[in-house]
Amino acid sequence: MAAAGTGVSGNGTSRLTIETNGLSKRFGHQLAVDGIDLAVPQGSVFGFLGPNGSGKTTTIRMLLGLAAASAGTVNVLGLEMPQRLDEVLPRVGALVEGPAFYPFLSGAANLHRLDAASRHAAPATRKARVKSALERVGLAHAAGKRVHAYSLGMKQRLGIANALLSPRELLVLDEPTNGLDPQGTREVRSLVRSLAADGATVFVSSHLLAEVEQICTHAAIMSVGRLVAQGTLSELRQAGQARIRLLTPDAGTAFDVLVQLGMTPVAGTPAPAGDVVTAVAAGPKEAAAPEEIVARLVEAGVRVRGFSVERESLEDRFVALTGEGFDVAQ
Ligand SMILES: Nc1ncnc2c1ncn2[C@@H]1O[C@H](COP(=O)(O)OP(=O)(O)OP(=O)(O)O)[C@@H](O)[C@H]1O
Repeated sequence: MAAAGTGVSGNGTSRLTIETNGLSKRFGHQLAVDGIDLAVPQGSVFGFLGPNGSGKTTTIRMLLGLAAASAGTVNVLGLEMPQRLDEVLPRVGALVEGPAFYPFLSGAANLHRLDAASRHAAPATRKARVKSALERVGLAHAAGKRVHAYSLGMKQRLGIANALLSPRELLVLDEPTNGLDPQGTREVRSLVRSLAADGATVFVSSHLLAEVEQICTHAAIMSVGRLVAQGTLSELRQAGQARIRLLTPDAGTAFDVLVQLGMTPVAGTPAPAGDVVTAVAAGPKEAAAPEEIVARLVEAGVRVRGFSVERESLEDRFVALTGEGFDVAQ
């Protein structure tokens, strides 16, 4: 995992669809976004994860040129924002705070109106583009139905269809499953996954860890305006602390060996075959390989009757990073 500010490790040469440097937003005395360096690789489904109020929407608004940054730079599709807004926006589809639909117009009629309001959209191809966007989000059957008869999940999919009216290289979706029932949530999640399969980079914010784990390849974690971690999901998982658990009748010697290996042992709860000693390393890079730990213990005469390594779960890691519990609802 890359710490905030160091880009995406292991993938440093890949092209970045979104890149920010020192991006900040101040509201009065409050620093809502505090110098974040986002690195969103091309083709990723990038989860922008953080508790409510951590600065996700404010960041997204700056990425799209909807709000001015107080400091820092934003590059989207390799172009500086907001200076290159006119070139960038036609290549980006966004669902932020949901578009306003007319309830007594059909889904198709609403998309026609929204497309007509965009000066980048070609009128000649509008009908075909509306049809294909509705098909893409699974609403072809409801195209002629008035929006007031749509479920929340259908309205959200219509919002995504609006973002898909033209071919897009980047889709930015702000909490697309917020407020949806389980069925609507499932529909929108599977839609998001399939959008990436079409080749777009998808940047999706969420306060739900389980959601990000289900649909994303990469994630960044926000906590009170700061970016506290980012990387691929497996990098984020691996960056968690490893805890070893040792069962031995020679707890005292084991304790000394573990300290020599740079670990922090917690001594012995008595167990039938000896004592259980647990220990953590300061970080993943500092941890010796399990086989090395066992070899050193045996060398020192420690009788190893049980040994296991447990990694922190992604949830433990997020709680450790943000100091808050994540809503793990499905
Ligand atoms: N226009 C504004 N004026 C003043 N403060 C604002 C404004 N917009 C956002 N904030 C504050 O900035 C902080 C970050 O808000 P933001 O909406 O970006 O968070 P978020 O992570 O998207 O949370 P949520 O999921 O609840 O929308 C919050 O404390 C919020 O109250």
